[in-house]
Amino acid sequence: MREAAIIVAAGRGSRMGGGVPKQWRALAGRPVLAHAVDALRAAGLTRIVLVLHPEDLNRSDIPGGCTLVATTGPDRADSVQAGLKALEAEAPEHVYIHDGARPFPGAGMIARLRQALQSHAGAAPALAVTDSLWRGDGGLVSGTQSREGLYRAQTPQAFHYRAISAAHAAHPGGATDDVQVARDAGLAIAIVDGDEDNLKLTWPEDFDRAGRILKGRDMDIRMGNGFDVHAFTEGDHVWLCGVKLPHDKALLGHSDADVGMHALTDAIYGALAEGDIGTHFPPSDPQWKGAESHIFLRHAMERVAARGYKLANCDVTLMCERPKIGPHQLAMRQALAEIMGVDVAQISVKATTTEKLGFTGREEGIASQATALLVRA
Ligand SMILES: Nc1ccn([C@@H]2O[C@H](COP(=O)(O)OP(=O)(O)OP(=O)(O)O)[C@@H](O)[C@H]2O)c(=O)n1
Ligand SMILES: C[C@](O)(CO)[C@H](O)COP(=O)(O)O
Repeated sequence: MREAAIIVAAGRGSRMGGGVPKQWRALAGRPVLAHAVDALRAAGLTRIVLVLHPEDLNRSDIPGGCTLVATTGPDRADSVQAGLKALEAEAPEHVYIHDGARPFPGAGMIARLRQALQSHAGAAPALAVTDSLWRGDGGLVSGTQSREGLYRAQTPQAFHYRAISAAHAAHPGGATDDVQVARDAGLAIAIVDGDEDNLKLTWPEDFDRAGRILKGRDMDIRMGNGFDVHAFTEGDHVWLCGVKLPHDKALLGHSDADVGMHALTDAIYGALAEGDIGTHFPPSDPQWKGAESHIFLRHAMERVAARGYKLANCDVTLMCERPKIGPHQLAMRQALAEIMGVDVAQISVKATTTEKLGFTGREEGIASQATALLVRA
């Protein structure tokens, strides 16, 4: 499925005040916008367009790996349109439009949006209003309003790309969000459950709340380890951590026998307490014979997002005398990062010999162990 995200972050934060626009202010040492980018990536949205104010284009803390678009349009809708236009050539199937001022869009919520887009032109997260609603005038309650059927809208709001592009192009302006634009074009938009933590930083006190949310998350971590062994057989190459290395032997296995990727995948399943590769892809099932191991790793990462977590970091150790791993370490980290949709800095691959001892020392096979740390997304 081809999907992309647009994060609008060109606002000036007049209600927040304080000089620096809120999306650039630090939360736990990193700009608010960096948290938003990370959260979308953790949910599998790796193609991201950032819409920025031209004054911010030279900042050193712009999150990497995103397409940058500048706009001076005064309204949020101008920024959204600039982002949609930047995706015109590739025309993704689905687009997720998110506020840069919302640092915590949860992976579970994005999974719900993805599901809803299978049967709707658009879907958006929202929370039912639970407080009583009043109208006020001059400090006095001047009336009441039924809360029946009322929702607080959040982002990302997700749409079929062509439908929302056409809706924005035809819209006269004045909409506060993209659901309004879509509805004005006659599109039916599904409501999915939003998330209380997915707050929009609007007023100064919102930063205190965001800080409290982050503090609570620090404790929600899960750790897993994985171990795997594959024996050598006749052949001319091995697959290790997603990289094909020429060798005078091959590794024997039901799949492509990528022992490093298997240990890592099991570490992730372990962190979730969801069994191991065999639980999800039984070796007795012929459809997995010769399967490429990235299928398993991608599935494990999908489970991470579906459970509302993201990868903090992982560490893989390969145990073999040969092939020599050192020259390929970076390529392996890059290959794993690409498959997992995370930054290469979150992945470590290292190797050791066993001093010619044991089955790895006798070059009968390769062993690998891995550790993975997950944190609440
Ligand atoms: N011309 C604009 C206005 C808003 N936004 C973005 O839209 C999101 C939601 O808007 P809001 O919270 O209103 O942000 P600001 O416009 O920055 O705030 P204020 O209205 O207080 O000035 C923010 O990520 C903001 O950066 C944008 O990209 N372009
Ligand atoms: C898009 C939005 O965040 C949905 O709740 C909201 O409408 C943005 O409003 P703002 O006036 O730009 O703060």
